Amino acid sequence: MTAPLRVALLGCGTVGGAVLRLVEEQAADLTARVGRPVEVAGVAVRRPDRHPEVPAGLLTTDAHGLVTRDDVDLVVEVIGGIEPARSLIQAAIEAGKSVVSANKALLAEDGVALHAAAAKAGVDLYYEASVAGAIPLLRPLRESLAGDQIRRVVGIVNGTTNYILSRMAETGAGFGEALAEATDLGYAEADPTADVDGFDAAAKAAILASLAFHTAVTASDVHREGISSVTATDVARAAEIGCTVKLLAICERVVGEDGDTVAVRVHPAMIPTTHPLAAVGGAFNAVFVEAEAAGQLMFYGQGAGGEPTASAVLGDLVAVARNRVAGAAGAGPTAYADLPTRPIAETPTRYHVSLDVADVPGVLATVATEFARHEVSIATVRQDGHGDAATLVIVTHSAPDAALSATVAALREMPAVRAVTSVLRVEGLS
Ligand SMILES: NC(=O)C1=CN([C@@H]2O[C@H](COP(=O)(O)OP(=O)(O)OC[C@H]3O[C@@H](n4cnc5c(N)ncnc54)[C@H](O)[C@@H]3O)[C@@H](O)[C@H]2O)C=CC1
Ligand SMILES: N[C@@H](CC=O)C(=O)O
Ligand code: NA
Repeated sequence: MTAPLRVALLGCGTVGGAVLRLVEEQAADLTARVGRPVEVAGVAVRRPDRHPEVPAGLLTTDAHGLVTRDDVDLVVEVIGGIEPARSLIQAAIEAGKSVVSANKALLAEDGVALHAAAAKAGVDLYYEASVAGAIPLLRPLRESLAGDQIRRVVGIVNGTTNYILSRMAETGAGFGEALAEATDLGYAEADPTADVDGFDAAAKAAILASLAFHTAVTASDVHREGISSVTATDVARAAEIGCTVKLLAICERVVGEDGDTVAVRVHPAMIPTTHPLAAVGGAFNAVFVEAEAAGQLMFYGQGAGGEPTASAVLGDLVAVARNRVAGAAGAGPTAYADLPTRPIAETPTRYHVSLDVADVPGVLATVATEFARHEVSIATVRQDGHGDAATLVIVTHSAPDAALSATVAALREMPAVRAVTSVLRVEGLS
């Protein structure tokens, strides 16, 4: 019998538990697909007493000892967070083990250094599960589209916030209630503010932009806004104009006379209910990729949850195991384009602004003048109500984000404006 490839599993939570189960259940198929048996050599956890489902002989609290063991060939990191995940992956790579990770926070911060270490050691570093869960997306970008020029990657990449926004829009559920459900279902990060405040989506956007545009983008290069300030009023206002609210990740390669730049942003936006992303509900994710030769591609599927994420981990595990059997390592991503980041202030977007105003003669003209003063063109204006209860709903044309945010700041100071009740970007309107 051929000697097995032995796997160290780091972390046994939502994803790790599903990985362990699937590796055991699919042992025969994995052996046939890889060409050698794949078996778990050990499972590193913090509290062994909390894992009665794992054979006691596999459990250890010494994760570093496990990844550097001579009888370990491959390491699966599903602990999450920066440390100790980073040190453990570095130690594994230096010890000659190929690594599979689901850790977007770490890859978005330290991907370049980790890839350099993997290339130096001649091992693989794969992380399909880190972006859009089960959806095959990173390897298509890294491999299938390696001969094309990608211009834009846009999508919904956080299951938790999509679940919350879907529940708010469809059932009128409260924010807290929907978040608790997403956490119970295993979608949320250990600290769900990573989801709600857009950190998780920003990390994923950085990984997508890096692979799509062959440049190093870290999470700190991404303009990030979460959904904690999205109110029931925003959701209702969106519905009034035939839109729904989604947290979008938008990665663009911008062609400029002085050279190309990348613009990467994560923020909630109103999109028309006819837009394909509007139909993406619950913890599902969907990502559009626009490439010069390929045109538009859409990737859709389960973006979070133990089993869907474990599917992507196992796909990577088979890939790195096959490479190991072949005595090779796959080519890592390139960052040769070395593109600067365009700040959000210069990025053109559209805004939807809702104002409570005093319904007196001239108020509309005063408000319109403020938009004109900042060179922001108005696409539509609607007035609802009269007297003290008057509301103005304005949708702008595209303008640099700095001009739009300066306009809103000025509106907040105007005596005729009692309150700015809703400000959201709008995407996908013609
Ligand atoms: N849950 C999901 O839907 C998805 C999760 N991911 C990523 O997968 C990774 C794991 O996520 P989950 O399984 O959801 O988290 P989790 O919190 O359910 O599991 C993490 C496990 O790691 C353990 N752990 C923490 N520090 C450790 C240490 N020093 N040594 C050993 N074990 C340690 C924790 O006790 C916990 O059991 C994260 O990077 C997450 O971002 C990626 C895609 C989807
Ligand atoms: N917390 C993440 C899990 C998957 O990446 C999400 O909700 O999308
Ligand atoms: Na994926």
